[in-house]
Amino acid sequence: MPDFAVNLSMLFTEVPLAERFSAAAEQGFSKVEIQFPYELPAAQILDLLQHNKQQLVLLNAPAGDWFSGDRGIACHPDRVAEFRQGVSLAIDYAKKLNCPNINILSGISPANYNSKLVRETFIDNLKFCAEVCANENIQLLVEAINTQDIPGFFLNNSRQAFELFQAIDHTNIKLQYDIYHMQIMEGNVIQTLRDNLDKIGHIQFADVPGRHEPQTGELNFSNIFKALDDMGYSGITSLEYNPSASTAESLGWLKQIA
Ligand SMILES: O=C(O)C(=O)[C@H](O)CO
Ligand SMILES: [Mg+2]
Repeated sequence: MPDFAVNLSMLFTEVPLAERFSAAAEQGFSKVEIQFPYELPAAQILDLLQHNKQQLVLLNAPAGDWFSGDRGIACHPDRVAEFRQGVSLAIDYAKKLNCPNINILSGISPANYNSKLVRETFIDNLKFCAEVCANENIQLLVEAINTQDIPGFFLNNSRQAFELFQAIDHTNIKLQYDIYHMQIMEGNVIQTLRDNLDKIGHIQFADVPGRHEPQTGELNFSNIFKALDDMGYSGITSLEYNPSASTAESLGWLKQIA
């Protein structure tokens, strides 16, 4: 059975972020991830983690101004300084919270720049991040996201990520393989995981369509989880879905397969 974590930005949203740690602990989760933890001071999150005997396993670097439409800025040629400042904040949180992974969102390709410059900016930023994270013993991750939910998102499939890894040529970068996004963009989930396990550092999941819990859509999660065990995946597999009912009700599948 995978080593499960739960994403506190998408599950347990019935209560404010500070209350989701204990809500997750009550459901048996000892590992949590937060997309953007910055609304709470790191010291408060540390208290919550310690109080609930939990480990924070993943956070995202700041992704620009989400409410104005940014979905990451790592590929934006005119925002390199802002991006790198955000990475410093992410590292500060990760160190204070003993979080082993930082995820980067490429962002939407900016329309006013040529595609070569956008790609080069992303590569340069990821080289920089891979190195500064390596210096702190933090694994750098980058996530591919489907272009139905975020039209124009620059990094949107696993093959593109693996090509970028060759250009980046650094040992400290891996793909955050989100089964939901990759089922939409390319399918072939189990075979892709099996063929590229050495390049995958973290897995997230939701069913398709709808981005709800397992057993609401087309994916066979029992088979996917068994395949992950069989191929020897030893990383974390995280629930990152919108519960179709309450979060507690949405966990029925987990009790069935655990
Ligand atoms: O949307 C996703 O799948 C993510 O994991 C990102 O963290 C979005 O913030
Ligand atoms: Mg994800």
